[in-house]
Amino acid sequence: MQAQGLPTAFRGVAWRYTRRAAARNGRCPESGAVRTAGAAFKKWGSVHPSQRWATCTCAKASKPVAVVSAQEGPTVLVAEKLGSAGLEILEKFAVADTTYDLSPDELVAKISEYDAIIIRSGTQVTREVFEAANGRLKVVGRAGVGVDNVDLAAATEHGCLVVNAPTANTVAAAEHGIALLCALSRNVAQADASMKHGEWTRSKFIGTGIIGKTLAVMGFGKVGSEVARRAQGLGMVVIAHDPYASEEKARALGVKLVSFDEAIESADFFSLHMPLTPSTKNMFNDDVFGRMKKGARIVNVARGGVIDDQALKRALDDGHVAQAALDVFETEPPGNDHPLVTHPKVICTPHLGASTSEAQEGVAVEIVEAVVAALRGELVSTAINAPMVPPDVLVELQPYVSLAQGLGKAAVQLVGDTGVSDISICYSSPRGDDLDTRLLRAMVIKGILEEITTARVNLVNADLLAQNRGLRISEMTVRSEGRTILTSMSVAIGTASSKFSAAMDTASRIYVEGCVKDDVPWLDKIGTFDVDLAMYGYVLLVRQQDQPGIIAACAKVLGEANINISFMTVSRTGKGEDAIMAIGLDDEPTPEVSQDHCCFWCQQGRCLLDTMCMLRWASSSCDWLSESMLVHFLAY
Ligand SMILES: NC(=O)C1=CN([C@@H]2O[C@H](COP(=O)(O)OP(=O)(O)OC[C@H]3O[C@@H](n4cnc5c(N)ncnc54)[C@H](O)[C@@H]3O)[C@@H](O)[C@H]2O)C=CC1
Ligand SMILES: O=C(O)C(=O)COP(=O)(O)O
Repeated sequence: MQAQGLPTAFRGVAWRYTRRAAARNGRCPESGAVRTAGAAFKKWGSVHPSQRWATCTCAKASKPVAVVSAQEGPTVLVAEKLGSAGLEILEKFAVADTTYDLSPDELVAKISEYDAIIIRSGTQVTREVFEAANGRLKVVGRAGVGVDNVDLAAATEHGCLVVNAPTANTVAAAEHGIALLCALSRNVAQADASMKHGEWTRSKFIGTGIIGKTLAVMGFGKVGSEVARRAQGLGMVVIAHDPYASEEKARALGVKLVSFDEAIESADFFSLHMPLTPSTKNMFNDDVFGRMKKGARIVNVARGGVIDDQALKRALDDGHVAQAALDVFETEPPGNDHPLVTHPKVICTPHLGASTSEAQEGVAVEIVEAVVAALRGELVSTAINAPMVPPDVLVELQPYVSLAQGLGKAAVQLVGDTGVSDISICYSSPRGDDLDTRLLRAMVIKGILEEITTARVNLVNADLLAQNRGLRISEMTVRSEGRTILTSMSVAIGTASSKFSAAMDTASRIYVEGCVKDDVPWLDKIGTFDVDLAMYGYVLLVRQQDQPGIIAACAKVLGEANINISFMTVSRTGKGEDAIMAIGLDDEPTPEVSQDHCCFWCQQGRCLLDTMCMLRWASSSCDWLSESMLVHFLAY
């Protein structure tokens, strides 16, 4: 459809969509003119979505025209300044609102209008924000590394995915650390300030050399190891402390990994690069400063909270610590009268570690790609609060995702009225123990919890919700032969009773087993009975004594209720012995029909009501499969 041929008034979705598409494709919605460099289109991201305008220099578009409504697609609040390369990608996919620097109250008031929010370190995404989102907020994208400004527990409880951009600002942060180290040791900032006050006092700013000095890199991750590399280039002896770092990596970089105590007691300079967590909070305190060599110098480009500010002030005042360089503060901005900002032995920068144009363009693209992928339903490898599944593993596992969820759903629907406790999941895979099961486990839990809780269950919060409900989940992988990554999978639930007695296995657990056939999740076993049915729509399970006439009689009851049978499988332990029927139905029988069933079976001399059970899956598992995954997980 061409934009030119359409009316100028807004008369419906098709029109709005066409105008938006035209505009996004660089065409004027009025004239159809292709946007060229310098054409007078306003950037979509620069105004609130409800007031979005596009103007073209053509006469037809001389008055601004609204082109989108916030309801039409994913809406993303870009809450802090984001590199233009990222914004351009975002605007191709979503309605981006670049209302920067909202106050906490303004953010709480607006957040329910957005599917995602992109932030840097200046926005606090608190529990209150998640609560105010009313379930709409699906993704928080942190354009950078540290997520200490996001309440991760609240995000997880609200089923909101948090993703970050962990790599694009690493070098910038490391370079800033080195810049501060050099500036600190040579009094660059103080000397510059004095000259700007008209002084020329060379003797006041005698520095300290760094060559041959020992630098302790505290936190030997991405930034820490880049700092180590650069410090070695400056002739420093680099040691590192990181309880979780690999010896091999340190050895490869020529860095000695040491204990916390050894680092504290032997270094001349410290460069801090650990995340702020409950265990690193105030890690540098009176005791630690007291154990440092007299005259130690500290650079902090990590997070303000890892240093106890008052303790550092005391150590600087008594001269035990010679100098500090701080890029980060416990509360930002720290305020003009902050005792460390005003301290003569301290140099400060306003959280500039990631602030190079290269890093900002990099994190913008990195985070937008992650947020767009999450909103599109793809799993994101930088997810903070969901199982991180590498893309190649994801592609392999995708066909089994609905199998896992379907088995969870089936098993829990078979539980009687005594509740669920232990859940055992068994995977048969040629990979054996190398199979990455996190995604499949989450999907089993999702399948189970969706049936028994009103909580919104998704990939992000499935484990947490299971834990909160006291479910004990155990997993086992057995090596199998086969060409697919997963040959079969089973879910067993420990419970005192089942609605369908035939669903119990020899260990008195509800047991279901399945596989994937032609991309469709398939149920192979219920209890000890072999079955053969797609996990799709409605299935009536009936237990019976193998005898003539049962199938026809059952079909008659359903036929009289106008319920079409889509398939039927029968499984028996032997001629005339225990048997089960699995009858696929196009519609769900009403409770009255179930009652009729009861009467029917009673008329046959046996009431088998307690051995009948309905299983329900999604209306079409194939549709489900064609949906991209997170969209489904995140669709409340
Ligand atoms: N000032 C700025 O603008 C920037 C600051 N950062 C901050 O720098 C820090 C490091 O970032 P990355 O290197 O990208 O993260 P990373 O996750 O790659 O490295 C952090 C390292 O700290 C280690 N660690 C955890 N607990 C520790 C402890 N108790 N003691 C010692 N080490 C511990 C971890 O094992 C990990 O190796 C983060 O706090 C991040 O927020 C990062 C980029 C820019
Ligand atoms: O990436 C990080 O952890 C940072 O501290 C960078 O923060 P910023 O994005 O510059 O506010």
